[in-house]
Amino acid sequence: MMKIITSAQMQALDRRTITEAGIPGKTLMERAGHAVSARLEEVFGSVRGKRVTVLCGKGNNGGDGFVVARLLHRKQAMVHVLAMASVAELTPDAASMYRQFTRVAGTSRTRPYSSTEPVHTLIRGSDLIVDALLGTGLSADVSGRYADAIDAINGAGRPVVAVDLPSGLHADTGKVLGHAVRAAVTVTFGLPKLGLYLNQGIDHAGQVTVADIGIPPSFIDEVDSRTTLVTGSFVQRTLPVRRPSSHKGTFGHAGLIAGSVGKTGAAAMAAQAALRVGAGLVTVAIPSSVNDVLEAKLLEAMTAPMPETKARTFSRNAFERLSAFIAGRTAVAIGPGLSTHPETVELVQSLVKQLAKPAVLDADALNALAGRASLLTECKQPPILTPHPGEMARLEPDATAQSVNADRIGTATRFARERGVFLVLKGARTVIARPDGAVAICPTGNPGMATAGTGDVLTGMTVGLLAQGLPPWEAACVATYLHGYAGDLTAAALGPAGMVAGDVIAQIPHALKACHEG
Ligand SMILES: NC(=O)C1=CN([C@@H]2O[C@H](COP(=O)(O)OP(=O)(O)OC[C@H]3O[C@@H](n4cnc5c(N)ncnc54)[C@H](OP(=O)(O)O)[C@@H]3O)[C@@H](O)[C@H]2O)[C@@H](O)CC1
Ligand SMILES: Nc1ncnc2c1ncn2[C@@H]1O[C@H](COP(=O)(O)OP(=O)(O)O)[C@@H](O)[C@H]1O
Ligand SMILES: [K+]
Repeated sequence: MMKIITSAQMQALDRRTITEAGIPGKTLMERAGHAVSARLEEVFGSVRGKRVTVLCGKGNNGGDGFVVARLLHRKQAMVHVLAMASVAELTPDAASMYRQFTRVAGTSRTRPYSSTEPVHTLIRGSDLIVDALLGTGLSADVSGRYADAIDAINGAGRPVVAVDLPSGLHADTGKVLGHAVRAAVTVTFGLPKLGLYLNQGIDHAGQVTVADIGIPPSFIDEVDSRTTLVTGSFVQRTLPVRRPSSHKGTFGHAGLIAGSVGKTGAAAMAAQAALRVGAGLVTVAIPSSVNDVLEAKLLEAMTAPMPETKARTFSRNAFERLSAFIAGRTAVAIGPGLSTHPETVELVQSLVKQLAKPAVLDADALNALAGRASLLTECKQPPILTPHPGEMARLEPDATAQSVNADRIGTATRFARERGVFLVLKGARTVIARPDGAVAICPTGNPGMATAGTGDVLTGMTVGLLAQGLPPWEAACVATYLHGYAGDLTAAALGPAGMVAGDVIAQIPHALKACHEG
């Protein structure tokens, strides 16, 4: 896990690194520029012969841009710099980097930015654009020449690499301050900034990587932030180990209470996902008349037919048998495809009240708790809830999906604290909150996952990890990360539009393997 911080915290870290650790600002700037040029080549290949336009603002973000320009020039890119300010107006470090650039590339490679046709033609004719206009020093709405430059970058339709932050994006809120660059790739320095994962920041930042520029770890430890980013190395460290002597009992028995007529697919997908993430055994409790349909879909999972209503959903008469079912499992998930039949809702409420196993509550189990979230405080162990913003809004009085999305971290943290649960608020950049108020953001996943059934896959993966003995926080973070990773592999292979939830299940083993190998 990596702390996610505000611009004020980053500025303080930079200052401490320069004054207390004695690392000159220019050294940090040089490392920042190196990180950007290395990432640029990693994503777009060799720059040799490519036309690269670097737009440099008057602050230190622009200074990083001059470093990038010099490094890419050395690699034989055809670099042009468009400067927003004269050398006299630059910060001292940026001015020094400007001079170093002109020393190696000559002065003809730099020209002042202006809103003229030749300048716009240069931008449009670039193979790549580097946005070093504004970083964490952005202090007000962007207007005038900066706004114009941002519009010119966006209007060019060329791939953009943003230095530290897409210019114009509020580093803390992810809101666009008037105008903001839309980047394909962002390389952010030291620690990730909140705004890259919130609101419009998600669309503007593109693929984000965090570059180490040598901020001392002890300074980072002292930063007060309860918001973290789930990282691949956390997942690698946390994944259950499969010892040579292990057997299927070692990896737990996951139970699913899922399905109703018309919705056996949700139960089947959750079961498959639990198996694919490594659960030793999986059994699905299902209304009796749809049991055969489910059995036909599942080879490795077992099923347990249960008493049903006339509408072919779980009936209240299933209570005793489901209580015994839960008692016999290592962990359970309740919710996928249950329906909102009043009798099923009543049953779910009774089950939740006496829940004493590691558990995931999703979909119709959450709908059963709409307006009754106080029941959660009766659970004997804090469950994991996995709402999408619509389900979240039903759990909170007066909330709407829009109000939830407008403050995803705040909503998730408040609910997790008040109800004493682990909360996975799904959607682009899923937020995971803990009863003690700590929160994590998941960087994996893509819009191809906005397709029926991917939520059931996440539920299955989460219960599968709980069954393998991961504590709820670890299970929620690892499941979310792996789920998004499997989705990213699927999108890379199939494209986002045509992929379906079953394709994501098929990629879980590949995601697991990649994370195990680190
Ligand atoms: N040593 C370090 O600290 C390191 C910092 N690093 C890098 O520095 C970046 C932070 O640099 P920074 O603090 O100089 O701020 P930066 O983002 O370049 O912008 C400030 C300039 O923009 C201006 N400006 C502000 N708002 C504006 C607006 N709306 N519209 C127009 N102009 C506006 C503002 O002008 P002012 O309003 O003050 O007149 C000021 O001149 C950081 O993101 C990272 O990339 C790395 O090299 C690692 C080491
Ligand atoms: N734009 C996106 N970026 C990343 N992940 C997404 C995006 N859209 C949806 N997802 C993920 O896909 C899953 C959808 O779950 P959910 O809404 O419950 O769907 P369903 O009920 O159809 O299974 C969630 O894990 C969510 O985080
Ligand atoms: K920038």
